[in-house]
Amino acid sequence: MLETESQARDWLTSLPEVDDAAMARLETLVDLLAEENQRQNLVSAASLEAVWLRHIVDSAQLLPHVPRGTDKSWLDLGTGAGFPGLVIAALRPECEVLMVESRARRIEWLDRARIAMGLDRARVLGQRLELVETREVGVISARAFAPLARLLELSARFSTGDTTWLLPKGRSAQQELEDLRNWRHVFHVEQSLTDPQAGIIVGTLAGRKGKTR
Ligand SMILES: C[S@@+](CC[C@H](N)C(=O)[O-])C[C@H]1O[C@@H](n2cnc3c(N)ncnc32)[C@H](O)[C@@H]1O
Repeated sequence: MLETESQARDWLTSLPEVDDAAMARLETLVDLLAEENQRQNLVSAASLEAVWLRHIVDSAQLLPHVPRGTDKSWLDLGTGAGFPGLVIAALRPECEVLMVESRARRIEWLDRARIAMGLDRARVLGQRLELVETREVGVISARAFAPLARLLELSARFSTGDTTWLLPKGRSAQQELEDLRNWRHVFHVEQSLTDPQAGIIVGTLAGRKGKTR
């Protein structure tokens, strides 16, 4: 389990995709976030004190769960302050990372941060998820977006049987998965590296029960 800011940074630099340029993009994000958080309430002040652990690594820890080659297009739902979308884009700048966010000030923030970080292939879809045009993507992620059943209702249309789902769910991960009744899936819960009580739902979705895809 990672507990300190220095452990978080050491873990990050051990990832194969983290070179000096990637660290520089993340440093830019951390600096801009601290500044913007004085203008709008993006993250809690307490979490900003441990930003590498609570937000950067909490997002980056999704990457080792993505099968190679499936991350060409990545849809992050309700990116808000930038997590995990901006961190993923910083670490995989060659991927098309689409960040869905509906609140105007957050859309403006995400786009400004994206440009400052030099993320040419990342895009902010500034609208409600319900209005985003359907397309199939390789990875779907969502942190603190919606309860699992609702999340699948809203976003299954972007998934194929090969799409990897990565859903950090905090302490409710196992329970939300056990309560999921209406979907055929191959989901399991991975232990979070940043919180001993938190889990990440990982896997693929086969479809709604009673329907063929
Ligand atoms: C609790 S915040 C989490 C933000 C970020 N994922 C994180 O973990 O820091 C949820 C975000 O989802 C956005 N959101 C909620 N419902 C949405 C919808 N239907 N379409 C697009 N964005 C939505 C909100 O505006 C908010 O920024």
